[in-house]
Amino acid sequence: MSRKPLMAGNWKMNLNHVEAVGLVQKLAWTLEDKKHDPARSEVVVLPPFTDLRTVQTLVEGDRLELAYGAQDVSPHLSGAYTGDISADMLVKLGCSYVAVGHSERREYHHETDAVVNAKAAQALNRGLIPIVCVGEGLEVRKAGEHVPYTLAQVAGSLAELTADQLAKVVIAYEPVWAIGTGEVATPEDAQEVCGAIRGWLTEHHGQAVADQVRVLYGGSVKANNVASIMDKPDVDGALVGGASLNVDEFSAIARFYDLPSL
Ligand SMILES: O=C(CO)COP(=O)(O)O
Repeated sequence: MSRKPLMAGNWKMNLNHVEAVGLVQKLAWTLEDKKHDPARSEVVVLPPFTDLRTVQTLVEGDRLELAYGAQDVSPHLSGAYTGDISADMLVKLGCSYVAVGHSERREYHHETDAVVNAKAAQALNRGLIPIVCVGEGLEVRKAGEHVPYTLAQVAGSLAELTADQLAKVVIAYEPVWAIGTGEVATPEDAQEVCGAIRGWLTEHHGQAVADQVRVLYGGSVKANNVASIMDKPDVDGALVGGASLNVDEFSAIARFYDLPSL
């Protein structure tokens, strides 16, 4: 069993184009300068769609050790879907990842598990790795229902995938009450749900699949709290919002799995 940890920055709808270019360049430069070891962990950024072509030019042109992706994808292959962006379009832009089912899309765009499932399937069918986001709101957490609630989201969002596809998926556990609030889940909270997700995968899809799926934690991850959460056995990385917009914060998070410099 060897899962390569993944540190992903979800920029959401932030930064203008010039700032986006600057952030990618500074991030890549900092990782190189600090000798980030890509064999130990993968670093990914998820900029807005409108930045992707330029990010591609920078990453390919300068051979940067940085993977990137989009924050959403159409559940459809192509055709009359005004405003949608297809998986093929993202592949052409050099994307390797795409977030699907982020709680902000579930809430503001009424995305159901079935829609998230269709998006994940579309991504996988065209060669993208979906980062499937799940997680409970505050009411569910207060009622102590966070594990069954999140597992039901996992089941619904991955329902139509084959075992081969499932093994490639990344799942991000992002409790809604911890997103953008500064209220980070405790390492034990993160492990409880990430461990339950892996248990669910083992039960329904077997050990081999469960051992390969990377389960991330997201919600107010910062440079000063990343260590205690990543320390947990079923947490394989982080999905970072606010802190991914700051090069010092995010490069410190992204370098967590590197060996301490001598
Ligand atoms: O939603 C998130 C990442 O997708 C988390 O956002 P914050 O890190 O800003 O809490």
